[in-house]
Amino acid sequence: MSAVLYLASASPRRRELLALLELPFELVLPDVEERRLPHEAAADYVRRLARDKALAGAALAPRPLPVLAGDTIVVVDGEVLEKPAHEADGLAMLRRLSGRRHQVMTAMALAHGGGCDGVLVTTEVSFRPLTEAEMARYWASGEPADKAGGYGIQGLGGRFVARIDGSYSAVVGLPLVETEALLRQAGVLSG
Ligand SMILES: Cc1cn([C@H]2C[C@H](O)[C@@H](COP(=O)(O)OP(=O)(O)OP(=O)(O)O)O2)c(=O)[nH]c1=O
Repeated sequence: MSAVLYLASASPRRRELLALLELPFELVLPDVEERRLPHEAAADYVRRLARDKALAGAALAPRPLPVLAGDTIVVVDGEVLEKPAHEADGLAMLRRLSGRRHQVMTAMALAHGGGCDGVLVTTEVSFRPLTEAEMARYWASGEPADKAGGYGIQGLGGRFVARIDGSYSAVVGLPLVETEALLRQAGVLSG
């Protein structure tokens, strides 16, 4: 079946989650700089990045189809944690999250018909306390390196999650319920 949508994402998780909505899509891979502006609120930042990715994807798309993109950040005490830059950064993030509650914000944006619609989903996640040895072993697994907040709930990091209040798929990178609604509103999905 020919594609009805582009996904502007290099994330294998977003690809797998979008496939669950059972509509044919193709990938575009825009290069968008991810840098928070001074005093930019976390929610504004994650929304802006999703929108920038969708619009940059639309500029690259070979056909005039809607373009979906997303961005995920972790927020603890109002501080934004993105992907860890190196081991010390990753371990510092895990220490911040240990035994605490944090928010995972995932914004999705859909560029279509010359405009861009979006949705922001915030999920509360609580970690049990982690030992230094556990954090070091977890970093060594390689899993944290490409993930916001330095963990993956869908992998070994799931062992740290004592409680989640909200959307599991949003934490992994693409909120299924809200993305389906966004696609339906835009007429990309029907029935
Ligand atoms: C918190 C958390 C994040 N993540 C991932 C989702 C995202 O892929 C990543 C956050 O980085 P993003 O910058 O949102 O996305 P990305 O660079 O991986 O992909 P793209 O911009 O091309 O779409 O962290 C998990 O896989 N599991 C988790 O539990």
